[in-house]
Amino acid sequence: MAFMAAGAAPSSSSAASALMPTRPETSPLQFFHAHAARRALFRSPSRTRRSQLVCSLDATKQAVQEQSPTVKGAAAGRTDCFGVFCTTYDLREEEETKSWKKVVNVALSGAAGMISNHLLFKLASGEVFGPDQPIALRLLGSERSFQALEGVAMELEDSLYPLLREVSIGIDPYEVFEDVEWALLIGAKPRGPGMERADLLNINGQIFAQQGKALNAVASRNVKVLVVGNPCNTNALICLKNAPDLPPKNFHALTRLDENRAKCQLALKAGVFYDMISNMTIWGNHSTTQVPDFLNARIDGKPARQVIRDDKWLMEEFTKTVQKRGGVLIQKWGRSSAASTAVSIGDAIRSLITPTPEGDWFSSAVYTNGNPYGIAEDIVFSMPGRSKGDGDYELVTDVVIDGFLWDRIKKSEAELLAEKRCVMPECMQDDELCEITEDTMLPGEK
Ligand SMILES: NC(=O)C1=CN([C@@H]2O[C@H](COP(=O)(O)OP(=O)(O)OC[C@H]3O[C@@H](n4cnc5c(N)ncnc54)[C@H](OP(=O)(O)O)[C@@H]3O)[C@@H](O)[C@H]2O)C=CC1
Ligand SMILES: O=C([O-])CC(=O)C(=O)O
Repeated sequence: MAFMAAGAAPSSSSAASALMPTRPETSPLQFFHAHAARRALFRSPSRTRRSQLVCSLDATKQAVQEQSPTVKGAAAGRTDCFGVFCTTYDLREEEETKSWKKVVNVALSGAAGMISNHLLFKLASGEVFGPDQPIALRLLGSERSFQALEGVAMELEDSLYPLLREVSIGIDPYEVFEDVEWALLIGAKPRGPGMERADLLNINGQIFAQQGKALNAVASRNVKVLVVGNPCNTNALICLKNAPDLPPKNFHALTRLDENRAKCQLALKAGVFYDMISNMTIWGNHSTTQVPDFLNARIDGKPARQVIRDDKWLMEEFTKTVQKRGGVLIQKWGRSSAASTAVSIGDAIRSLITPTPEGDWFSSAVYTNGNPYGIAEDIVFSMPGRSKGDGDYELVTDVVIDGFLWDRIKKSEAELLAEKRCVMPECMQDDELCEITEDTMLPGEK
């Protein structure tokens, strides 16, 4: 494994070129930035060292691949790479001596955004994938964010994380997603003033369709995809529909933040620390129709209702507080949850790569085909799952669903079916229109 580096600014092609639904014949640019080399260079004297240039535009990468691994780059007088970005080395020997796992390739879109700014440092530190798991980070941005991406990469470099073996930045998902084992799709257009919900769905639909196609073409065949950018359930559905060669089961939309918020509210009400709360399910859409399930939740191993003994609070206040937590936070902070979202992304990943504690489960919005609950097929719906720690999961069957819970589940299901009708008109029957009800809100919207 070698590090490759580059550093030219993007040229004039429009931002739209990064969002094209089909693969451009030549990618507008292709940058790979190397990180972590400096510290590594001084750790193992026996390591093979190489210094090499991989600067900027398309042809360069190919040219570099054809070059022998001897000193080039800075030594060759190029100015479009700098410092550690121009250095590369072979870490195989070091990996062997440290008994580290094989490097995991993780891509993030919206990598210059607020959530990523928290998440990247958790990933690089080993907090998410573990202290023996070296990581390569592939950052997807756009022409609009390219300079900011360089800044992010520089901060990662300056953090001297031993596990961070490679950082690359780019604006072409076909490049950035190549061989990735995890794709964290965070970037999405936020709703602007006066923008209809259906317009938002449409714009983001195009982004996630393109990214689905790119994943389908170049990602690892067992890539796990976690969609965070809103409206995340429907974006995940669009993404998986555009990736027919990948297992639909591997696509998730993030509802772990909602799960964490629900656990926090139950802990506060019960007067216990939140590690006492388990079996917390969020059903449905990551929107204000989501259903935080107090019927199956447990507090110190006992049913939450038995401990809290206040059904009115559970049915009304608890449910609303969780559904609208994101909006209240925006009112206070002036921006949406970023740090806690990043934490919850880490939690969601860890839930898939470590065995679920006996008897417990976690929530994730996943493809509904074959679900045991009777929820409509062919949507992405938050449900409870368990994992053996191998990246896969099974939906849990030992849940109780009463009339109250079922009614609410159906409401969230109806909302997701309506979203689907808007973004996939081919799924519409003659009498079905793309109509988004006023209930269809993101948690952060008023
Ligand atoms: N599921 C969940 O629990 C939660 C989801 N979210 C969602 O996560 C997403 C990211 O949030 P956050 O990081 O705070 O947002 P930021 O605004 O900080 O970053 C969003 C990124 O999205 C990218 N983007 C992609 N397409 C567009 C576009 N057409 N217009 C503008 N920006 C675009 C931008 O990067 P670039 O230019 O590089 O493409 C930008 O950096 C949002 O959709 C938010 O609603 C937030 C909290 C919780
Ligand atoms: O609406 C938003 O962008 C924020 C969001 O999803 C949340 O806080 O749950």
